[in-house]
Amino acid sequence: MHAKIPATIVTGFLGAGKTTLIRHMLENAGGRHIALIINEFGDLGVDGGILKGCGIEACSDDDVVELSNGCICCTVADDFIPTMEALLARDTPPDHIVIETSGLALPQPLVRAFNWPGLKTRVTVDGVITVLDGPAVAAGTFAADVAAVDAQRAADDGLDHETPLSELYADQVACADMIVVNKSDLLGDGTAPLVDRLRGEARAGVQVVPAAMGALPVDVLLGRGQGAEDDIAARHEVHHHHHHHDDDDDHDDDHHHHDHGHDAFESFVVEAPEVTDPAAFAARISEVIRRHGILRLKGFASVVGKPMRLTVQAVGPRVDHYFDRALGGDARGTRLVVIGQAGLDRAAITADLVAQPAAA
Ligand SMILES: Nc1nc2c(ncn2[C@@H]2O[C@H](COP(=O)(O)OP(=O)(O)OP(=O)(O)O)[C@@H](O)[C@H]2O)c(=O)[nH]1
Repeated sequence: MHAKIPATIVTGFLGAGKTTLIRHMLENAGGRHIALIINEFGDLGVDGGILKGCGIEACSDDDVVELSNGCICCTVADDFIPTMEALLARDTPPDHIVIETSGLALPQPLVRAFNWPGLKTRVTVDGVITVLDGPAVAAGTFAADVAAVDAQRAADDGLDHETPLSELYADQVACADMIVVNKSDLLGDGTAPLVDRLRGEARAGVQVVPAAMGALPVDVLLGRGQGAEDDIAARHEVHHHHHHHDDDDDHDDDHHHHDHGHDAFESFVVEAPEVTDPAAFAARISEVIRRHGILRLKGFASVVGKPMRLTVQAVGPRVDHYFDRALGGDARGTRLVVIGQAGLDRAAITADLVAQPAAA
């Protein structure tokens, strides 16, 4: 029998740097043929748009599969398993499979899927890599807001869980074989204490490493041989305490579908005319994000008179923008996906984003 094909799961909250880490990995793949499965929240295909056509030899466009029907943890049977089976059925299957979950996905159902009969004998989870936004974790962004949780509990006796953010964070960390404390460039001296703290909190044997722009040696990321699917009980799902910690590996994830945190988040796409001044546009986006409490915003735009595609990436109020490639056949204009906690004022956000200052 052939050796099982290793699959690495890259998880972590919205904007933590998963795509950036994967891109660095592909650029340094050292001859490995890697297939990518990308799952994104918000239907603009930004991550795929960034990773596809990046001209990296390790991974051709055919090797990038986008799963866009919601979060991968909820569509395991419908989307993920058939996609894996199709990859495995190829004439030349990849050497390694890398799966980027959406920032809102719970990794446990995905790991568990590797125990399904059609996959179990052919692939194994080489490792779960959880990418953390170091500055956000240090700032306590994911810590349960005690007052808010208490208010929520008071409002609904049936709820016995943390905030959606802290649940996701806890689940993503609990599932990790390796925790990447990313954006160390922004964290500076705060990096080492955070790494130490997380080492203290992690399961035994979990590696905690700092990184900037996800730049880690490929040999550290791939080839861990963890076999995470055999070890699911250790990767305790922390949320939904009222489920009595049933780690019975019964493949029945339905109870997670209905009431886990996804409903607490929403995304929508804003279309706008071409950008006149990229710097002013980025400043406006930052302001809109602050005003409306947007968690994540990303997309592509064209700039009046310019042939290149402008990529816009915002995590919290920090906005990156850069020209990454020729527009080619892409329509001119601006398309952005906006992600936040449910209840975003879509009309106001759209109006604020579309209203650009007149060209200088
Ligand atoms: N300063 C700094 N910026 C980073 C670092 N890593 C990623 N970024 C930036 O953070 C933004 C989000 O990075 P992505 O790699 O797209 O994050 P992601 O986790 O794939 O995001 P989602 O798929 O939306 O969940 C981009 O603008 C990156 O350039 C880092 O280490 N330092």
